[in-house]
Amino acid sequence: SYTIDNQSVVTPMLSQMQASNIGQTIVDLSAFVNRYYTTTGGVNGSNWIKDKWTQMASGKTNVTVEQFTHAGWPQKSVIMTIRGSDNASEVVVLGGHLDSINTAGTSENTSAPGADDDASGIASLTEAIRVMFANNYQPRRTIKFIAYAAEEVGLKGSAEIAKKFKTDGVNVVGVMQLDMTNYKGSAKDIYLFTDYTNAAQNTFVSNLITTYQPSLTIGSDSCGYACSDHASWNAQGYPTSMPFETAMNEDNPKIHGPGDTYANMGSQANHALKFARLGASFAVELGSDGP
Ligand SMILES: N[C@H](Cc1ccc(I)cc1)C(=O)NO
Ligand SMILES: [Zn+2]
Ligand SMILES: [Zn+2]
Repeated sequence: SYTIDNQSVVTPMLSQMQASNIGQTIVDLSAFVNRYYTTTGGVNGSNWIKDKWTQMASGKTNVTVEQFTHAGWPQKSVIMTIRGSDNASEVVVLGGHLDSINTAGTSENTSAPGADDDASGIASLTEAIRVMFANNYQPRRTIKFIAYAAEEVGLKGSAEIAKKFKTDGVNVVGVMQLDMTNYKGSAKDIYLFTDYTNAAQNTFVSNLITTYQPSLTIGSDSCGYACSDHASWNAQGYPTSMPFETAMNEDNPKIHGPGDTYANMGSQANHALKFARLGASFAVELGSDGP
């Protein structure tokens, strides 16, 4: 159910979240020359996230971090699983993609920093993970954080993962995608996309924002095509939401090229912090529901 009733857990977490932490992760991830799905940088970027999330999980007996090996290319996806206590069969998924692309042609040494697209989403998720662990949060449902490989080349990583979850009969109760969270290009703060998503869950997400971040303004828009990994989950019949950084026609003009850098976003992560907080509230409110 989409009841919002965990304020005592969520509110302290949100106040502990810091834009500076998000910014550091964006800097670290966008330092690889590129994270294209077939290059050394692409493989190293995946390993960097796996190592970071593994370090963050150290000492947590209910947490595992694994890499998902894809059939047709070398870049692996990264999956962190926080096992639920008494409702572990129901799964909440939050994701972003770890790959980047330079549409002028991505080879070993082509620059594709992907700071906004999508280091910002990975960084937002990572800050949510940090505060959930710092507060020793134990969900009743299982929560999975996923950094997808090969999104830019046709949502390939998430398509393979979502299909496997469906084949294995995993009961995913909700999916949130964070793809581009740090470029404030529009008047409103968070735009909820209506296509390839679930309307009821989008209402819940909107209520999360008004409850936990009441000063933020909410917009609505549509991509018009399968514009990120939420579409892979939607295709398998799972409920998804895609909170996006801008309105459709005002998206970051620097993406998919050498100019998608942290510096070109003002070397600050204040916009991404809103999405990190939304991710944490989504994870805790859905993750705390019993059977
Ligand atoms: N196409 C998406 C980004 C994207 C998503 C929505 C809109 I509107 C504009 C741009 C992408 O490149 N994801 O990696
Ligand atoms: Zn993206
Ligand atoms: Zn992209």
